[in-house]
Amino acid sequence: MSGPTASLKPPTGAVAPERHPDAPPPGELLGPHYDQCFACGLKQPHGLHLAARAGEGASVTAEFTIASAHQGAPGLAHGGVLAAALDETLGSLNWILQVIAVTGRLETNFVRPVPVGTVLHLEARATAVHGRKIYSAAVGRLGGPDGRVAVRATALFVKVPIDHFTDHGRAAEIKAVLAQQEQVKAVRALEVNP
Ligand SMILES: CCCCC/C=C\C/C=C\C/C=C\C/C=C\CCCC(=O)SCCNC(=O)CCNC(=O)[C@H](O)C(C)(C)COP(=O)(O)OP(=O)(O)OC[C@H]1O[C@@H](n2cnc3c(N)ncnc32)[C@H](O)[C@@H]1OP(=O)(O)O
Repeated sequence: MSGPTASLKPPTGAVAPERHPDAPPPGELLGPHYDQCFACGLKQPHGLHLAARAGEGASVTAEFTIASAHQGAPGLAHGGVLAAALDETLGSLNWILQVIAVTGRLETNFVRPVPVGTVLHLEARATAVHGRKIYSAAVGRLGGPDGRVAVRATALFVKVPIDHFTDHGRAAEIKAVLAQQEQVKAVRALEVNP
């Protein structure tokens, strides 16, 4: 199997990612970043309900139980759903680095089939930072946090200002989110000037 594409390799001058001093402590449940998020939101009946926790250093862990709504082939998880779980786990690194960044590129490796009813144990780690670009990698295992590797991903996230969401999101949802003061406070706390 070949390695990641060239644009997923940190360029010369990239630096090691730093865990932010205000990052949640290792082991702390991060909670959904948006209650309607397909991957972590608890108000999506068929969503993944993925639960991520802060890890050591620039890392997070997460768990996701594959439900029947997540099938592709009979009794097996859909590859796109697994990619969403990897994407969400990688995105949760935002809380550790205290930035707002979106996925620019996500490369997945599907190593083993993932049966319905199993728990996928995920871990993601930021590997390098170069300007607005955050390089990261994730792995998903079956049978426990040290179990057999089922999926892997390498990613590039790009830091964005909050306007990324308010400019592009559908007005109804943006208005509803802005009405939830707690949500806005959490997002403002992460606001960055790229
Ligand atoms: C008020 C309501 C707010 C609600 C917000 C809620 C929560 C947010 C807060 C925290 C979130 C916490 C956890 C999140 C958890 C999970 C999130 C899941 C993540 C996702 O699921 S998110 C959805 C999918 N995602 C998109 O929807 C992105 C669509 N896309 C774009 O919006 C643009 O495409 C963008 C912004 C990516 C870049 O655009 P841009 O114009 O800002 O920047 P530009 O193009 O200049 O790129 C700058 C440098 O990145 C390099 N670069 C860019 N893209 C690249 C690529 N694809 N491959 C290789 N390199 C790439 C360039 O080569 C350049 O590199 P260099 O600097 O070296 O020249």
